[in-house]
Amino acid sequence: MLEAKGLGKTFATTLPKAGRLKAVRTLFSRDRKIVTAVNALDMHIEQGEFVGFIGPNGAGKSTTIKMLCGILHPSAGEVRICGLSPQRDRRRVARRIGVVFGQRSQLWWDLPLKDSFDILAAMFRLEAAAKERQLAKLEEVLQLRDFWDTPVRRLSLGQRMRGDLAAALLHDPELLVLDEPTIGMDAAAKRQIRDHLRLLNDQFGKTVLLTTHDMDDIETLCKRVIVISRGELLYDGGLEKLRERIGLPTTVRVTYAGDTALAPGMRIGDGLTAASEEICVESALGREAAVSFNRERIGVMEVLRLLSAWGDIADVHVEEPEFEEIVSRIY
Ligand SMILES: Nc1ncnc2c1ncn2[C@@H]1O[C@H](COP(=O)(O)OP(=O)(O)OP(=O)(O)O)[C@@H](O)[C@H]1O
Repeated sequence: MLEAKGLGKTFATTLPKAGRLKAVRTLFSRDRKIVTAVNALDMHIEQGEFVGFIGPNGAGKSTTIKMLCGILHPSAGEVRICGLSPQRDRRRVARRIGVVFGQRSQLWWDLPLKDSFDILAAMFRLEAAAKERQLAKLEEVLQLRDFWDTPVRRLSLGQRMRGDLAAALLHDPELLVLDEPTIGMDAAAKRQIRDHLRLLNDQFGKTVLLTTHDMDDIETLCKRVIVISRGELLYDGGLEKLRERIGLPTTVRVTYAGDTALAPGMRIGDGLTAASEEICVESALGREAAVSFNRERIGVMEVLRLLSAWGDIADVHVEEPEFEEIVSRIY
């Protein structure tokens, strides 16, 4: 579906001049600085996947997305969307890909929402019947009916994003590329957008590449995540593996049938493996105890086996490290 090989993008920027008339002097300056926004990036996304694309500010995410859509030309490497080059075959690729930039709407600000779709349908030369069919579907899936006639400028952020998603999907593309679709929204609006995105992937088979700074978006939607920093690939794989790789501790909380003899600071194990001695008792009071350990070195079942030597376990709760914290460690 999407293939990028050795993708790179450099920008030449003019170095600002100091002193009198600096704006004019900068304008005519020949002193250039080369900024490498993306460097030797490989990406392969299969049909039907929902992939998170994350990285710190200035990592090169938007630049990559613009190259994937054909808005920018790569300085190195190449992109293929459904086997086509977005740079050489921009029109045909535009039919296969829907793009949403959360910070910039593609809807017409002063027109009722429904009028934007008339303009977009004309731009994509959609037949009237195909347009009506697709609009009926989108109206239902994204629940647009309540604000169909409202001018875009009067929509809430969540409603506007649903309108923007519909605009990106009007020509029924297979691939949906989203750059910060939940930016600025409150918790309820974010939840609703996530539900819509999940539905589009699960039930309508859309392949989704999602860029966001909201790690809850990633955790609730993506099985796979691609992490870049300073334009280069840092990680590409499952969320579970990412957790293991960073090695932040997992916590298991147990409630025993009776009071526990465990005490904070104790290390528990049966001496059979070196890893078993790494289980540390974080807290223990009455019937409750919490232990932490590195999931990469020891499994939850093994930890429970060792804990059961300290009494009958009535209840268990496993807490994975916060994804937000994991990500901050790899950036
Ligand atoms: N048109 C441009 N001219 C010069 N430099 C640019 C241009 N566009 C991007 N850059 C630089 O390229 C780098 C990557 O920027 P990009 O916007 O792709 O990052 P990003 O990961 O999307 O960041 P953010 O999360 O803040 O949106 C930055 O150093 C940025 O300043």
